[in-house]
Formats: sequence, structure tokens, C-alpha cells
Amino acid sequence: MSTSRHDPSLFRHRDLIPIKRALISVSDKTGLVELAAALSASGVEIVSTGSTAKTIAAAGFAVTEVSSITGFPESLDGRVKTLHPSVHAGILADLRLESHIAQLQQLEIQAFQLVVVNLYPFSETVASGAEGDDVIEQIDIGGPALVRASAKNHANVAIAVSPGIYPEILTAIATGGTTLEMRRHLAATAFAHTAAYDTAVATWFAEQLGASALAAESVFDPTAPLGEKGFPQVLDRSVSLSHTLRYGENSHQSAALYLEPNGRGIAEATQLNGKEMSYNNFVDADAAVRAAYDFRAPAVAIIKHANPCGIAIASSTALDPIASAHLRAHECDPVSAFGGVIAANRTVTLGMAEAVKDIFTEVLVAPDFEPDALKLLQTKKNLRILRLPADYARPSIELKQISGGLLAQEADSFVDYSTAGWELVSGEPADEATLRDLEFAWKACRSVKSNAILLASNGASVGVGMGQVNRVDSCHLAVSRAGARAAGSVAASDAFFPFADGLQVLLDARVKAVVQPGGSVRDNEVFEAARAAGVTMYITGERHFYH
Ligand SMILES: NC(=O)c1ncn([C@@H]2O[C@H](COP(=O)(O)O)[C@@H](O)[C@H]2O)c1NC=O
Repeated sequence: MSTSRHDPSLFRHRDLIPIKRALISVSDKTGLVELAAALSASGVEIVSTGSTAKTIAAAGFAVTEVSSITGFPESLDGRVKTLHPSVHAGILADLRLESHIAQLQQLEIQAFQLVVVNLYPFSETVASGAEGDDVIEQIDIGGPALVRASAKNHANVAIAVSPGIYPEILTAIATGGTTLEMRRHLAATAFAHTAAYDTAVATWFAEQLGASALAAESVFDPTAPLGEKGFPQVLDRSVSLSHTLRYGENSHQSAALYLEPNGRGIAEATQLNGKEMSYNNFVDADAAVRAAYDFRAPAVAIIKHANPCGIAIASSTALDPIASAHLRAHECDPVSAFGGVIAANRTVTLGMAEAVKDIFTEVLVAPDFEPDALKLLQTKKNLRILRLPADYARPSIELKQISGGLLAQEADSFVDYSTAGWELVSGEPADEATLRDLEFAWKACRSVKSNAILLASNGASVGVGMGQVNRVDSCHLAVSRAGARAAGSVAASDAFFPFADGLQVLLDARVKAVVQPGGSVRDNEVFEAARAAGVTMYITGERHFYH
């Protein structure tokens, strides 16, 4: 017969709970011996699984094997260890209730006051490149059951899910036990932990099946089994707190970084030098990497306020390729590049490092750094240096929070781009070099916030007009930034010209070729203006807004 939980007279108040019996089952043995030592010194009985028990015993502390409590051997290669009523009743009994106390006595089961579990390293196993059954075997079953049971029964049990929590537990032991407030916090941490763990598992499964929003191929597959056009019915992405940031976009806003399970992006980059990354640093570094990684050739993007003030690919100069890309990106707008965020899509060489060293730069991010380049750059104390994960990848689905919901869209991927589908609507077909420049400008323009106009010459931007609320102003901005370099350059526009007026600004500046999506009701007016100026114009049929 179950006891009514609505009758307060049946509950005994339990705030400070001394620890008398602890269950420990941990994959990560960090801090285990110290914890066992403190528990033993306080007379706590320790019950443990396989290799956890061995580690504790080897350190000279008394430990009870869980199998001696369950009367059942750990079996099936560890798939069944703690999954037993003798363990779970000892965790789940609500000792505020006389009826539960009586049942435990009748069943001869002792209660636990502390459970310490950390789970099989599932994400680490996936990250190591393991596949199939090797990954499946790292899905912890008994561990999450222990964690969830303890967290549910936080009125009676404290749950620690990582070595980072042990100091708090040691303090509790020294001060007579765990408080209800502490156990409540530990329970919240524990449920967040198992939710993140399950999401990592679900994400891996979805990737294997190729049927989730995280798998690009199926996003617009009408036959995909989940949701509409491959988008899942429920977007369940649990992210875990990495750390709080100094502040947000402005100093009065608090902020934090959260990490996705199995993430391989800028959030997981390794910081090799410099001050702590700020919120804006992360935003700009992400935009910089997005821009640089649009190119197969060695490329550098310099970003300020999420917009490029220079993008370039390598050219054949005396410099090494990535140093040449950086020099040419910097030359686009040296004034704006001051205090910028730089991304390179190749290992940073000493040549590039020598140039960056003399320019005030907030962040430099790259796949790697030559040792002497890194050494030189590390002499700049304030320069934040980030190394991207070796398997850097952007999510194939982008999410944007709006009030009351999230927008999800397929990422605007651009790497394997071909000009084969472009249509010539004005002037002579571009020669090979001009066509390559138009292709470069079209790709680079995608990294510029709309309305975007980008002028380029020899694989380097020379004038960028960004973020204006009309295209004419973006044209003026690009032309004025380019100055004398506008003449003979090529231009790209991220969306169609609604009127000929914006284009006219470019024509007056004597650009030699233009690429744009087309699609305006006044396309003919626009094409006619290009023809009248004898300027080559291609339309792509596809726009690249970036907001
Ligand atoms: N199957 C079970 O009953 C079970 N109970 C606990 N575990 C896990 O086993 C690990 C510890 O095992 P060992 O002490 O043998 O290293 C922990 O990560 C714990 O989460 C289990 N393993 C996986 O499901």
C-alpha cells in the first residue's frame, strides 16, 4: 500500500543528512582515492563496482563489492552491475516515510546517503573516431539509472556526477553531512548531466541514420522519416555550460558559453595565448572562420563586428601562401583591420605571424600554427590565439533564437561552388582571370552582412559595402573604401539590384564585371545599364543574404 505524500504529518524533516553509506561507480578515476580516503576516515561504508572497487582497495581502503550486496555477479561484460533492487531500493527509499523505512528493514536493504557516479565516456569515444559496436558499448545504462534515482530522491541522497563536485562532498563530510539545499543543487546538475548524455547518444544515432536535422543530406529530403522535409518533430539539443564569460555583448549583460555534445567548432577551439575570449570575440571568430573556410585555396578573413574588412586568397608572391593571403586581406582596409579578428584556413606560418605581430589584433584563429610562428605570436600577451579542432566542422543546420521559438535552416554552404550555372546577361564573356575574380567576389560577398557589395581584384577584396538598408548606399560604401582600386575591379552583390541606381554607382567607378543573382522585376533596366557601359554581367540565380 502506498503512503499519501500529501499528508505532511507522515514526513520527517531531513535537512542535514550525515553520510554513512556511499555507492561509488566511476569511469573517470580522477580524485577517487582522495574521496575514498576522506569517506573511510569518517567511517563511511563504501560500496563499489568492478574497477572502482579495485582502485579503492589498491589504495588500502575498505570497500564492499556491489556483487556481494546484489548476490549477483557483475555480468555481460559490465552491462549488468548495479541494475538490481538491492541497489536501487537503497537509493530510492524515501526515509521521510515510515512505510519506506519499514520496507527496507523487511527486505534487509540498507540505504545510501551518497552516490558518486560518472558515466562511460560516450562523447570522448565518438570524438576518438570509434564506430559501430565500440561506440554502442560506451552507452552507459546502469550509471544514468543510478544518477536519476539519486537525483529523484535528493530529499535523502546526494549525487555527485563528476570529480569537480568532490571538494563540495569533502566539505559536507567535514561539516556533518549534506544539506537539502546542496542535494537539490546536485540533483539539478545530475538531471542536466544525464539529459546532455542522452542527447549526445541521440545525436550520434541520428547522424548514423542520416535522418536528423544534424545530417545535411536529409534536410530537404521529402522522403525523410522525421518531421517535415527531414526536420525533426522535436529539436532536442541539450547543451552544457562550459563557463561564464566576463560579460555579454555589452558590459552590463551577463553571458556564458554552452557546448554542444560532439561539437567541433569555434566553441571547442583550444586557446593557446591571450586574455579570456569575450562574447563578441566568439561571434567575430565564428564569422571569420566561416568566411575563410568558404575557400579551398589558402584564405584569410579579417572581421570587425561580424563583417569582413578584408578577405583574400593566396597569390603567387615572394611570401608563402597564407602570409600572402593575410597581407592582401589586410591591405583591403588597414584602418578597419585595427583591432580585428583574423581567421586563416591553413597553418599560420612564421611569415604570416611576423605580419600579424605588428598589427593590433583581438583574435587569431587557425587550424594550426608552425612552432616558431606560435612562439613569436605568444610574445603578444593580449593576442588571443585559437587552434580549431582538427576535425573542425560547422553544423549543417543553423539555429537562431527568436522570442518564443527557434528558427532552423539549412546552412548556406559554399565550398564546392561552380560558376557553370551562371548566365551572361551583358557584355563579353569574362576571360579566365576575370571569371576567377568574379567567383572569388561572389564567395567573399556571402560573408558580408546584407545589403552586401564587394569589390575584388586578383583574389582579394578591395572595397566592402556592408549592412546598409539600401543597396545604393552599400555600392557607395564599397566604391569609397576601394578608392582608386575600384577602377578595373569586379563587383559582387549578394542580392539583385532592385533598380539600376546602385549598379550605376559601380559603373561610374569603372568596375569591369559584375555578378549578382538577378530576379528583380526591373532586371531588364539593370542589364541595360550594364550593356550601355559595356560591362560584363553574370547572374547566378541564387542570392546569399546574411543577417
Ligand atoms: N550496467 C550497470 O549496472 C552499471 N552500473 C554502473 N555502471 C557504470 O560503470 C562504470 C564504473 O564501472 P567500473 O567500476 O567497473 O569501472 C561507471 O561509469 C558507471 O556509470 C554500469 N555500466 C553500464 O551500464
